This record gives sequence, structure tokens and C-alpha cells, in this order.
Amino acid sequence: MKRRSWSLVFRNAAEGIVYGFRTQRNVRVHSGVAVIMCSAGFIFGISRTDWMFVLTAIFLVLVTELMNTAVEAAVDLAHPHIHPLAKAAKDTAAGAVLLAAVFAVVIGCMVFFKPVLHWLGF
Ligand SMILES: Nc1ncnc2c1ncn2[C@@H]1O[C@H](COP(=O)(O)OP(=O)(O)OP(=O)(O)O)[C@@H](O)[C@H]1O
Repeated sequence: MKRRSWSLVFRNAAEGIVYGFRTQRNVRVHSGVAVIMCSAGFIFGISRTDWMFVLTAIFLVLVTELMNTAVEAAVDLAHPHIHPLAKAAKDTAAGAVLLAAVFAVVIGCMVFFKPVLHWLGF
């Protein structure tokens, strides 16, 4: 297979991200939550360490969402009919998203609980 140029590699990757955003409601929802988390980070002036955890959580969720989308597309292409292995592949990919989302919720609570309480006057 012919070696692709760097610009084509990046363009294909960007098309994959756009595909996930366009076709998957969860990717759009999680992107919205990511924007809210980042805005809250700026508003509350969280520390550099907290930013590292928040950004890790955001990227982990988005990366697993895109991998989940890729698995779904590949499974549907390879085997559009009901099969236990198709179910296993899709459920496992969905499980990865769930774990990442739980991690993000825990990080969000740990980072923003105190600043939000302070902001509410407690
Ligand atoms: N070919 C299949 N064989 C057996 N079970 C399947 C198959 N396709 C889907 N499933 C089951 O249905 C569930 C939902 O699969 P589907 O492809 O509809 O994902 P989805 O609902 O579109 O996911 P998302 O909401 O993340 O886009 C899977 O997790 C799996 O349990």
C-alpha cells in the first residue's frame, strides 16, 4: 500500500473525529460537558494539577467514545446480523466508555465540589 502523506493522515483522522461528532449523540453530549468542565475550570481558577486530571478525564471519555464508534461501524460492516461475538465486541467497547465516564464524574466531583460549595456560600 502506498505511504500516505502527513497531511492526508491528519485529514483522515480529522474526518474520523467529525464523523463521530456528526453521527453519535453521545459524542456531542460529552463534548458539551467537556466545554462546561473547561469553563468551570477557568471560572474557579483550578490548579495546574487539577487541570491535568480534568483534561485527562475529558480526553479519556472522548477517545473511548470514538473507539466505541469505530468498533460499532466495524462490527456492523463485518457482521450485520445478530451474533454473540458482535454483542461482546459492542458491549465491551460500551463498557470502556462507561468506565471513562465514571472516572470523569469522580474527577469532576473531586475538583469542583469545594469551589462550588464556596461559590454557593457554604
Ligand atoms: N450484531 C449484533 N449482535 C448481537 N447483539 C448486538 C448486535 N448489534 C448490537 N447488539 C446489541 O445492541 C447493543 C446496542 O448496539 P447498537 O449498535 O445499537 O449501538 P448503539 O445503541 O447505536 O450505541 P450508541 O448509542 O453508543 O451509538 C449492543 O451493545 C449489543 O448489546
